[in-house]
Amino acid sequence: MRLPSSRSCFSSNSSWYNPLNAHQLAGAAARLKVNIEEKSFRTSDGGTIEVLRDLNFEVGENEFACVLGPSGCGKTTMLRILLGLDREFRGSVQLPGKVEARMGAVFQEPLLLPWRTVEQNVRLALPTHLRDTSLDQLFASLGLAKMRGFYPSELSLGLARRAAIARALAIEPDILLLDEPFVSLDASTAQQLRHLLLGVWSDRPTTALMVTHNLQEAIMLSDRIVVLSDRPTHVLGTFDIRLPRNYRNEQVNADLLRAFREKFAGIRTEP
Ligand SMILES: Nc1ncnc2c1ncn2[C@@H]1O[C@H](COP(=O)(O)OP(=O)(O)OP(=O)(O)O)[C@@H](O)[C@H]1O
Repeated sequence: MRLPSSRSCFSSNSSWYNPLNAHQLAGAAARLKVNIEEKSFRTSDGGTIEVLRDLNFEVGENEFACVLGPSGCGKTTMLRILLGLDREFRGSVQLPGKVEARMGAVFQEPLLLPWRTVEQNVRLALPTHLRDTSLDQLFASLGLAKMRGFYPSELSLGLARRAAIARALAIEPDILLLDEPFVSLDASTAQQLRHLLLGVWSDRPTTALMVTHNLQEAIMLSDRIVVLSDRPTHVLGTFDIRLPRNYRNEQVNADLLRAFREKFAGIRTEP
């Protein structure tokens, strides 16, 4: 996804409900920097609900970070801000990318156009300079080589999610944002998809930020886990995993899980 008129760095100092006051700053940035001072919503009874307050963290260039936080704490709200879909907040966000951040996004819903084939869905997202690029390697890596000509209605949810991952990565994004892309899948399909995602991401690493409720998933995928509080949401702490993924066997992952639970005692996670 390329955002209209988005820059690699933007800030919003607007009053909450006046996006016209928001302004953007241009700037080269290698890392993702999130400094959201405040994000609130109006409620139907005329009140306000403060969702994010002083939410500050960074993700290094080509790092894979997971965000873990309680239900309803504002993870999707944060992703919408990063995607530029919500400018009504106080604070600033700096995205990776030289001038304009190319953003790949994968949501829980694959959001494929039903009247287009898998390949057409992916090609539609490509920027001009990649229009004629070969997608053979990407489709092969994601196990979609034989499904390029399938329509979304012919795909299982797991295959549709693979197509959504292919679409997000085909654009060679400066940043990849994922919102619980493996929920509602059976355990083995979800695990297979995690491996596929890691495989394609490792072939061409990019800065990635994934929202999840699943601690084991976060430990498997991340370089860093950002742990969020209840609302108004801020960062409780981060858990850095400075270990190459090929060292992360069952025993190592169990040790990491224990270390995480020691550091964040009392935090509810799945599983
Ligand atoms: N457009 C909106 N108007 C009013 N309130 C909203 C709006 N969008 C989100 N909220 C509220 O903001 C809070 C955070 O929502 P959000 O979906 O970002 O949380 P989340 O952490 O992603 O939740 P979950 O873990 O359940 O997916 C919730 O209380 C939600 O009801």
